[in-house]
Amino acid sequence: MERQVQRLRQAFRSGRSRPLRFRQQQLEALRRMVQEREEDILAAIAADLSKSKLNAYSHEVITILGEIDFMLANLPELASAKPAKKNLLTMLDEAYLQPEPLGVVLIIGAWNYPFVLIMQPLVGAIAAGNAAIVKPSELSENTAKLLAKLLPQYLDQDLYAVVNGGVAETTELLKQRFDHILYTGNTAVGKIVMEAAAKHLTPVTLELGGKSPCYIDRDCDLDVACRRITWGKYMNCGQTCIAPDYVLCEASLQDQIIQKIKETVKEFYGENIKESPDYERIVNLRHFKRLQGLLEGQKIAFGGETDEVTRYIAPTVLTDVDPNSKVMQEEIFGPILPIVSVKNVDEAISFINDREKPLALYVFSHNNKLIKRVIEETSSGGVTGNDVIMHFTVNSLPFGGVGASGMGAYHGKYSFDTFSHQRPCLLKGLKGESVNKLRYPPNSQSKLGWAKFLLLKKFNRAGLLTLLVTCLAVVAAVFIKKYQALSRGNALLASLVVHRLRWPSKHS
Ligand SMILES: NC(=O)c1ccc[n+]([C@@H]2O[C@H](COP(=O)([O-])OP(=O)(O)OC[C@H]3O[C@@H](n4cnc5c(N)ncnc54)[C@H](O)[C@@H]3O)[C@@H](O)[C@H]2O)c1
Ligand SMILES: CC(C)=CCC/C(C)=C/CC/C(C)=C/C=O
Repeated sequence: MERQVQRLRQAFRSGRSRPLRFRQQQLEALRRMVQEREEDILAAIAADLSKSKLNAYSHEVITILGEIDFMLANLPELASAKPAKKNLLTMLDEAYLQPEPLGVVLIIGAWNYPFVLIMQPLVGAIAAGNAAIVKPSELSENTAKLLAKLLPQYLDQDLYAVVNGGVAETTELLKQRFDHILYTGNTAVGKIVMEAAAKHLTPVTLELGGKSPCYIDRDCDLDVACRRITWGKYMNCGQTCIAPDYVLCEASLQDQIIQKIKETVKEFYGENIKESPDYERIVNLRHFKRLQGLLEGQKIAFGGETDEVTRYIAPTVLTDVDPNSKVMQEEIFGPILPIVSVKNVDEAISFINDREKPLALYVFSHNNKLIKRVIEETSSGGVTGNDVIMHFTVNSLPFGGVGASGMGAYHGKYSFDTFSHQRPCLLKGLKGESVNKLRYPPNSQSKLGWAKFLLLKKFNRAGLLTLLVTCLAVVAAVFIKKYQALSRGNALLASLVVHRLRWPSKHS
């Protein structure tokens, strides 16, 4: 493992990953991989998650093709130096922010969207000019194996590598020194990753989970709300980090909501859900049993059927759920939707704020003021009003958690930024020492006055005239520099003339 990281570091140090053209070539190669090996990719995802190829394409492949296209279209702008505002002391100099790659980064993915959760961060890491090791989840082994086979065929092998394995391999990997780690998965392992990273002072992006609440207001189109919630809750069999975890609503709405979700389930998946190509299965027996345990003692409004052999759990709604019950204590991550009744929006807000900050928050209402109020008075990684999941698809919005749901964010420009250091650069000339004398010892009241003026723009009435002359001199200097009629030295001479004007001894 150590040698592998060393190999990547050496390749990174050669500078090969930095030129824009190289990054573009790698991203184009990645796009070619997705297009040429589409069938293999869909088959691997389908096998890992009992998913139809159509769903594998729309849940995962589309996102990656969109992300690559975005990066290719925007890379020159993202990677360019951005001019920075200057102060009076540096106005003749060059100040800018230069994005630079961080070095060798580690990307650890989770099993529930096994292709997206490795590839989307990888696109950002390559775009930003880094070398990268990716570690797919061992629970989605078909996708993991395929990535290990395909990525080296398309990408520079000295700069990008795949490490496969479970806890032992990841533990070993985490002992190495990286320049950034982006981890996706559960909170407990997130802490392990952060602890390991701390040993090397490695910054981390943690894409974790949590219980994402969904408040349905009385003033709402319940048909639309329930259709959208049904889609987001039961997609990937509820195994989506930003799935609505539970519904909060007034007790009087409960029966209607149950009825409408039930009808939508039938509309989406037919009479025999087990036969539907659009309904997935629970990833493994451990999670299947965990979910069965969450059903115990609950009032099942509909659904609740399970089949251990195929790890099938029907789309399920629970009613009158006690907020202290197990199903309300942990992220559900399965097709079970508890409805918890609250008196009103105030109680919903308190309910949300009494718990850890979730990864997503959903509010359904005709009343925009109410939506804005819920946003204002709560906190979450992201929000979608009057829909679920969809903020994930907008790549101009950063995607990430806050508090217990994670730290840092990515997607689009934010991926590029996550894997970059915005390096502040100030380039000065070697002339102008007489002005610089202002900051060199020995200090004096007069020098302090100048420093206050130049850096804080503070002056008193007595100094007004001097300042006026200074401004004129500065404008003249800028003018002179811009049109290059005189040399930089001459421009500074103008400042020097002003500096020789007498400055009052006390300044406010
Ligand atoms: N925020 C997001 O973008 C996002 C996306 C998907 C999933 N999630 C969250 O992830 C959770 C589900 O994922 P999971 O954790 O079950 O996935 P997982 O079991 O696939 O684990 C995630 C990664 O951590 C590694 N890992 C596991 N144990 C480890 C250990 N002891 N030390 C080091 N590495 C270890 C695994 O090998 C894997 O690569 C849910 O909470 C979900 O909400 C978040
Ligand atoms: C709107 C469409 C067609 C797809 C959305 C894809 C989707 C649900 C992606 C979720 C990816 C993600 C970060 C999951 C977390 O577990």
